[in-house]
Amino acid sequence: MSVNRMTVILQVALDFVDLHRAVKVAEAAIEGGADWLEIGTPLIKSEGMNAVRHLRKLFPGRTLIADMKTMDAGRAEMEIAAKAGANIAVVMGNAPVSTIRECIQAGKNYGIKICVDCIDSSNIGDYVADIEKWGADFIAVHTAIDDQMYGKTPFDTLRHVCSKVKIPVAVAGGINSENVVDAVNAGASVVIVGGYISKSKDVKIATETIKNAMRENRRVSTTLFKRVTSEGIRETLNRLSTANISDGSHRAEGITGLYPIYSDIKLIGNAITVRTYPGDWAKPVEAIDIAKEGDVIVIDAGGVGPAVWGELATHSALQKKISGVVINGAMRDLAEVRKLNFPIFTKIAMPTAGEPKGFGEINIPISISGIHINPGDWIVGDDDGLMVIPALEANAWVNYGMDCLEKENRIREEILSEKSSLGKVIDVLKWERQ
Ligand SMILES: O=C([C@H](O)CO)[C@H](O)[C@H](O)COP(=O)(O)O
Repeated sequence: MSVNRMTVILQVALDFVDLHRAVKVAEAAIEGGADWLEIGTPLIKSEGMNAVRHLRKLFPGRTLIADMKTMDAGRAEMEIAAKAGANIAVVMGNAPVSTIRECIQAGKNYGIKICVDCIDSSNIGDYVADIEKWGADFIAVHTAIDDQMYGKTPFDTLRHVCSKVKIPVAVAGGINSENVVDAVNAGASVVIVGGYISKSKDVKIATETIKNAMRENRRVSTTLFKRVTSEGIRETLNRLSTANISDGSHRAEGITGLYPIYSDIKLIGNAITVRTYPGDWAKPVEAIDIAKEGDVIVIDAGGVGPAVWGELATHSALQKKISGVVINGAMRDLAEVRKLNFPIFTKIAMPTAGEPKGFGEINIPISISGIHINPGDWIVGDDDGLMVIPALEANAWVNYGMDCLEKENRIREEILSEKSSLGKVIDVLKWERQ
């Protein structure tokens, strides 16, 4: 278990809630070159210390880390981890000083090493020198999964901490094959990788890829397992379904009662909102001239006819490279519009048009089926329906959606490769409320 700054250890975090899934990933990760195995906090909370005992039996000689995330009662928790078979146990850097010191002392008594995890490291500063002085074996610089969703990364703090202490520094938080070199170059001795390996379709290949990237000090590009800032939102939304977005945002509801005019539809863009009155198509048509390339015109016409949109408006929208239209009201010329392959969601189709009177407003907050839409909000539509993503929270919605997509990819792979079922893979009976 010795660590120096020349050899960088790859620690694979088994962040599962089911032991049988964690074991499969552990086996494949070891085949792919993982050095250490971490029994992740979700696994410990779900399966208890039996997870550590079980992995100890399966991997007798392997360094196992119990990610206890201890905040109090340090002595007792370190004893539990040691006796279950862990080689290293984790106490939080923002636990009371007394708890950290108790863990370090207990670690010495029970023969395990102690890692102090500075998960919210914004103000750790000189504190890490104290942690080192107290006798910790490792310090971990860690960007929480929830913070990753808002675009945070651990690398700046890692560089700072590595310059302050001599003990080995571990790093965790969104490490993938593209940015693992940043961790190595910033001075990490242990690289902790969770999602990139545990959610990948092929765990062995993912482990080999990241190991090679570390060894050869190069970036291997990946489209999954990385989080966007405002720049990559549209591109990432292209890969997400409305179901992923809803799942990622605590099962947020989308607009209901509006339907796509053809199947296999995909609509993405920022909302130009329009409020008009039944059949008054002046503001919808004016909105086309206001919209920019990639926008979505969202029209609230009160949910009734006559039509406020048709073929000629569609040709105009295509000229402006507008992404699509959402109509809480009626449209017409469906056959022609379908041929143009222009994404529209509408409540009603009817032959009768209204006329341009000019009532209503453009770019004001509107509400359709109880869902609020502000100008600039992201609108995403597919065959399942329409989701509205508040512009100011777009990063987090998209990143949590990606996390759901990645988890589903892994579950699908397990169902197919093991000829299994969803119920078996996720052990659904266990999750029925007791
Ligand atoms: O420790 C972890 C987290 O707090 C959940 O328990 C993760 O293992 C760690 O963040 C690594 O996971 P990724 O960020 O998915 O690589």
